[in-house]
Amino acid sequence: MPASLSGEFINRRHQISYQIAKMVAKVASRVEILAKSGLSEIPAEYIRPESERLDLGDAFETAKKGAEDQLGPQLPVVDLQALESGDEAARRVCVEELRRAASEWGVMHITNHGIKPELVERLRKVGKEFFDLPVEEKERYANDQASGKIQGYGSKLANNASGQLEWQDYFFHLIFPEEKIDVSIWPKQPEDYIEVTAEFGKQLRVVVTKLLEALSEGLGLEKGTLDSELGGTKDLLLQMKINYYPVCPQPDLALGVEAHTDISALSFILHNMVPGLQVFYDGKWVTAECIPDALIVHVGDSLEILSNGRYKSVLHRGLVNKEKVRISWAVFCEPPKETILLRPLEELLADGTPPNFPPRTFEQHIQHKLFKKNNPEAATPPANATN
Ligand SMILES: O=C(O)CCC(=O)C(=O)O
Ligand SMILES: [Fe+2]
Repeated sequence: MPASLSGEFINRRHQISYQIAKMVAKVASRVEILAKSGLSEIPAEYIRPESERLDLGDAFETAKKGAEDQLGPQLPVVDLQALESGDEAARRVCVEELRRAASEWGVMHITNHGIKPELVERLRKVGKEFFDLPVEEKERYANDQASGKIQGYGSKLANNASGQLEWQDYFFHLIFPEEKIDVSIWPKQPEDYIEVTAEFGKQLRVVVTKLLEALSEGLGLEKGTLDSELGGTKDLLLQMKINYYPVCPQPDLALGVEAHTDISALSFILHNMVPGLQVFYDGKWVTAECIPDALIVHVGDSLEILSNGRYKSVLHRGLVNKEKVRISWAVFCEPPKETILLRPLEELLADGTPPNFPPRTFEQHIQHKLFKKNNPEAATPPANATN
């Protein structure tokens, strides 16, 4: 490398490491503390850039407007009862509904998923009771993202140079498979947190199998294909993030979660019946309805890649509001980081269809996405790559 170029390279490297150090050093304070301090104006880091603010607002107002606007599109609702009813014709209709929802929207509500409402209610209760603890108590479980300890209690650190933050604190931990979970870092209060959450993880894994079978069938694949391509019972991980969104004095300026697609294969969302989730459909943000006993399912990037884009990874975001704390339980189904190569499945290319995504491990996909976010102008995708 010529001296001038290598000098520039080193300089640039220094700039980048300086920025990273700045980001890492900036330990985000808990949003709950800010919210409870009674401030009437939110700090600058939480104010979204002008381009994102046009259609922000109080989640309750937005949900009310959506409900009045009967003509507006609503997320599909798919009843899973027929998958196990023994009625083959009804089962096929359900598979087709799932295929359509995953292809057109990349998101849906599912009902009759098989997890008893009592267990879902208990999960909501133990998560809320944990977040009801004083912040000092929750700090005992604080994660340390800088040293790679990602599980635990946290708030978003800025991962871009502008230092933008989200109006949210969270608790993140693995809930399945059982052999890989580490309950020593899970909340010890309330006492039944571990029992209830571990049971939910087990039961949700059954739902994941069911959905991946139907979605495999929807692509014309053997029913076990997607599950095994994602690691199967041993290696597919279920990671739970309890998102805690305090009330916000200026919901028209902030976001609980900024617009993103999930890196997972599927994500499940359950919430405390406070609106906030919006999905991008047909050029507009649509606020998800709160449907009792339903789970929301997102298609994430990993499934979009395996399906060569036939299933869509949905763009979504979270609004906040002035009235009520919102809590959501997001469970991400993720392949192992290094051992599986995510790429469009061969069976889907057999007719000469070109691959829309280059092969990448899950970790490489995460790094690529981060790089693209921080260098929008530098990320020239390879031929055929749309993601
Ligand atoms: O709170 C929600 O409804 C969505 C959360 C979310 O998108 C996420 O945690 O990735
Ligand atoms: Fe998400």
